[in-house]
Amino acid sequence: MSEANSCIPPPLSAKNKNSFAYPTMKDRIPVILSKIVDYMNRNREKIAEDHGGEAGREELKIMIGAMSQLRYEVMTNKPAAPLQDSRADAKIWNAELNKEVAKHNGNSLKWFDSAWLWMECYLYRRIYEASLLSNKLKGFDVFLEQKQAAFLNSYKAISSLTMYLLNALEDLDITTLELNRTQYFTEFLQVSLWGNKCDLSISAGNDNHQEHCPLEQLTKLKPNLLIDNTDVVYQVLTKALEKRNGQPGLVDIILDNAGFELVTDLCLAEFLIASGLVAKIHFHVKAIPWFVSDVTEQDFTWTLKQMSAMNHLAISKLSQKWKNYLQHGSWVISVSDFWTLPNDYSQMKELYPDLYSDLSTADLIIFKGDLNYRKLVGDLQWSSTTDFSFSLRGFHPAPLCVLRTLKSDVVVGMQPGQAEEVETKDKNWMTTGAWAVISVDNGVVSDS
Ligand SMILES: O=P(O)(O)OC[C@@]1(O)O[C@H](CO)[C@@H](O)[C@@H]1O
Ligand SMILES: [Mn+2]
Repeated sequence: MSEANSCIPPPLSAKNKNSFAYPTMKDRIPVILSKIVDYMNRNREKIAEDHGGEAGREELKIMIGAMSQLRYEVMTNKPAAPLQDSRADAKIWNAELNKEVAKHNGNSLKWFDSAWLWMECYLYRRIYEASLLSNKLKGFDVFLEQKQAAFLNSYKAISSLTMYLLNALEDLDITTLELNRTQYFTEFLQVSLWGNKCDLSISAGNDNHQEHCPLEQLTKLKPNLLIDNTDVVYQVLTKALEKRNGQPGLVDIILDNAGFELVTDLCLAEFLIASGLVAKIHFHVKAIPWFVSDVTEQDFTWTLKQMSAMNHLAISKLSQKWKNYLQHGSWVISVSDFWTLPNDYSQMKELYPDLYSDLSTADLIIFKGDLNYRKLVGDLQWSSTTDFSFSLRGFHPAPLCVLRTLKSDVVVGMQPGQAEEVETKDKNWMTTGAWAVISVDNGVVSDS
């Protein structure tokens, strides 16, 4: 069967009270908005001092009012209003809003009635609108404090992970044993996967830093890895290497959260370079503050700056190495507004063809986290046994994999009966980040 529209299910929505979309709209998002108001109230003197004094204080009051208004709109299911700020993406957002309204016979988009993905992305763009409509507070990141605290509170885990990485690099230098390289690849890929448990939006902003080094936990976490295509991911890289007679290529990493998860991604990236599997890494960050803990370029550079100032051999040595990579171009930070639009990835080729063709030059694209997973599969109500490649609905820029801990009620690629079995073990298996998948698409789409 081709990818005909007839077998494309409807999107997840809060109109279905059994979906995680419902408690997200009803409880989690109001809490996230209240936390922003609390943060701004608690720090109003410091924020005003750093942003224009009295004028900043007045604007802060307006921003706090805007957050309270937004919270009221969500809780009372008001229609989504066009964006009022003049950032370039506002035009695309408002055009997309009109398209969605037209698709629904002129009915407004509403928080508890419309597609969860669209409304949740719209929420974070509305939060940023409040700062864009300011003057002294223009571009203010209301999540900065939470992201930085999450990093600083993960020091112990970052310390043990970076020391382990340095030992692995020495080991790699000495041994050319392919077995070692495969073993380390598996470890660093899965450390990056489980780093995704640390996201502040799932915890509605409560600090959920990484307490222990995940390396020790990998064996314990293995049973919770529901789909493990690690071997296929490794083969994609080694086949690309062979095709180029041993010349390493490019990997794109679509990042997710700042804090500990970013450090696990940088450690994976370091291993990919040091192992000779890859020569260049493009890191895709968010252009605006997003889903509480997603990485912006400011977060990325702040993290390296913090690491290089730490009195810790492994942390400072690696961060210096990574700053050099950025200086000499083997690591590149990429920013595109596409990642902070409401569109799922099947629409990238049409909406952002340049980004799609850039991604097509990669040997492998690594997508991190739950929101990226939802945008890959369209946040649609797929059966859990739907083929992963089929669920991409034509999005095949290059071989890709997704490292995702489950935090929303959509999953594909599982075996018949597997979802039912997990359900008996943990009724919240789809929404707590305790279970995970590593899924890969190398462009071969089977009927589903
Ligand atoms: O992409 P991430 O950081 O892994 O998770 C994003 C997230 O926290 O936000 C949505 C629920 O509000 C879900 O997609 C998921 O829980
Ligand atoms: Mn995130």
